[in-house]
Amino acid sequence: MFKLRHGTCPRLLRHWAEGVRDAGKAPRSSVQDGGRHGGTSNLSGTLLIDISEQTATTQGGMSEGAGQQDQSEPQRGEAFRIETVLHSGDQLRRGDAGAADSSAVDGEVGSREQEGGPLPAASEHHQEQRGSVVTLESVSACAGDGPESYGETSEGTASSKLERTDSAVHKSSECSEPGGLDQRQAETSQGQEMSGPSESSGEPPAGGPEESKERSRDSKHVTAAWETLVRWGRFWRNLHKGDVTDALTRTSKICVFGGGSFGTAMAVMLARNKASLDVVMLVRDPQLVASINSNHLNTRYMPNHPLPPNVRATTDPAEAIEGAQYAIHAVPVQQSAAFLKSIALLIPASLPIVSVSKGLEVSTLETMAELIPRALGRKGHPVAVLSGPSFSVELMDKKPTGLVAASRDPELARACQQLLASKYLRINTTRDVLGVEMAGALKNVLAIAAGIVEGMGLGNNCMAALVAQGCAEIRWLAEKMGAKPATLAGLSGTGDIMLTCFVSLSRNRSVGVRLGSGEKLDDILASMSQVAEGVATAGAVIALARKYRVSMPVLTAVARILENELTPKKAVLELMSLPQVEEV
Ligand SMILES: NC(=O)C1=CN([C@@H]2O[C@H](COP(=O)(O)OP(=O)(O)OC[C@H]3O[C@@H](n4cnc5c(N)ncnc54)[C@H](O)[C@@H]3O)[C@@H](O)[C@H]2O)C=CC1
Ligand SMILES: O=C(CO)COP(=O)(O)O
Repeated sequence: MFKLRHGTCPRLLRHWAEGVRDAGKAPRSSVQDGGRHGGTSNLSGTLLIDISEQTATTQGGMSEGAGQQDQSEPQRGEAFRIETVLHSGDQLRRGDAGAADSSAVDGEVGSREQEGGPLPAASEHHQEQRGSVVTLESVSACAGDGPESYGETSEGTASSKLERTDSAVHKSSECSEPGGLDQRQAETSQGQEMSGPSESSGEPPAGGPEESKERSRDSKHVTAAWETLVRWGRFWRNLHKGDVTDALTRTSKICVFGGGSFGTAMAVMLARNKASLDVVMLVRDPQLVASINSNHLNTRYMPNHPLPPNVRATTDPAEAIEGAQYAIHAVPVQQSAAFLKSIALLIPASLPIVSVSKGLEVSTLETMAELIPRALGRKGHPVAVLSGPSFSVELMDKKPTGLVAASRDPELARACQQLLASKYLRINTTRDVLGVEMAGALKNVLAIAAGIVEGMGLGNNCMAALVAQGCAEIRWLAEKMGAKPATLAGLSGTGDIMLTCFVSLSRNRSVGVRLGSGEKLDDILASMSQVAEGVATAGAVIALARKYRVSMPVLTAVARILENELTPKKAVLELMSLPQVEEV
């Protein structure tokens, strides 16, 4: 059964429909709507599509009411059913940012992931549409897993599920997960409304048989919700099995600009996904080239992690770029324009560049997605950015990580997913390039502030307040520039802010810690062998804040400390003396 309402995931619907059509498998559970909304099909006793609330979202260029079914007459038949779903999907798809794919690759030789692996990564559009309620029994059925796997077999059970879902839909206007995960919450609140809290209703005290019954019902819902998610993942992977459009399948060479820690990590992610992929790092130091090619070690930036044999290095840009189908750009932001200009003639207009660099160019206030085409002298050059909470060393150690690939071209964002995603690396996609880039750039400046608080020993309350304030400042500026709130709340925003502000592996945070302990910036930078992008970006942020007339007390304080115009102590005193204001 599908319960469609505002923002139901369009791709899921489309894939579901394609799955039914292609596999010739019909959903098994038979349920009937009470006819409340008219948009009900009792189809061969197998499927209900309730599109009662399927008013299309206004996001992504969709109009209210798009994809709504004729409410007058229930219609019958398999063809109608599929058409309805396809129609809905097509209408909704206009706002789709490109899809989730389960193209996770099993560590070796590009072998596709088997059952039981991670859930598919999502598109940003998909994430935004978490308001949807899609009960995925139909997906299970479509994927060949019957509802019996949920421990519920009868049609009667399916019907009762429908009723429960209905109540959830009408109770909860904001479901947050696919599969109706908020159903339990809605039911719980409904139960409370009906019977009230035990104290006033005279119900048995906590720990009694009623509570134990409730606990067991809760646990059943949790299990069902979890299994629904797992089936959703399997369903998705099945649909994409043998997908010949997979970017990884059709790619034989990728070059990586920059042989630092993150360039190396990206080269390794790609090389691990496909043993026959030629991954060529373009670096400046011949000794590093020799070490990578002979010993499979990046002795300078990643000395404890052997590189796969299909990672090689060169100092020759022509050798690196020739025949490459994608380029990963991992050169520090302030050096990027000069670097790209120096190799611009070698870069074909069709070579997509995926930037992982996080920062703003000080002289132009540009993000990387703006800088790259300008430096190449080619407006419209294909660009994507990859960002999110990701220390290179943890990727090398195969620690589970989530990133977001942003591009105006959804196919390119999807290609990033397909090339890099693995069992330990999930990659969402989005079209909100600006949001991802602004979040990635500004979090580095905030991380310096967090480090300062740490270095000064100001305590946890202060740290939390500072980071919360910093998040708000990032949001104020980025949204004013056009970023989407969902992006700022996602992996590249909140996710990376948490990682960089709270974890001592961060170089930006480390700069802050040392500033907070009284060291001079010049000494700190002189002792570092890697880039801390927030140091340069801080000035650019403040210039942008002025341009967009946004007040950013914390980030401005960081910029002033870095310019040696304010001591950390004075900055804290000034910030604490600012007027107490209403929270915005
Ligand atoms: N290390 C990490 O965990 C992450 C880093 N990033 C971002 O990736 C970018 C690169 O970071 P890392 O690799 O960690 O930095 P890094 O400092 O380890 O390495 C920088 C690399 O760029 C090269 N480089 C510097 N100036 C150059 C120039 N003028 N021309 C050509 N190459 C030049 C260096 O030789 C080095 O190979 C930064 O913007 C960083 O914010 C993003 C995510 C995570
Ligand atoms: O961007 C990063 C993690 O997501 C790396 O942060 P640092 O550059 O501060 O080390």
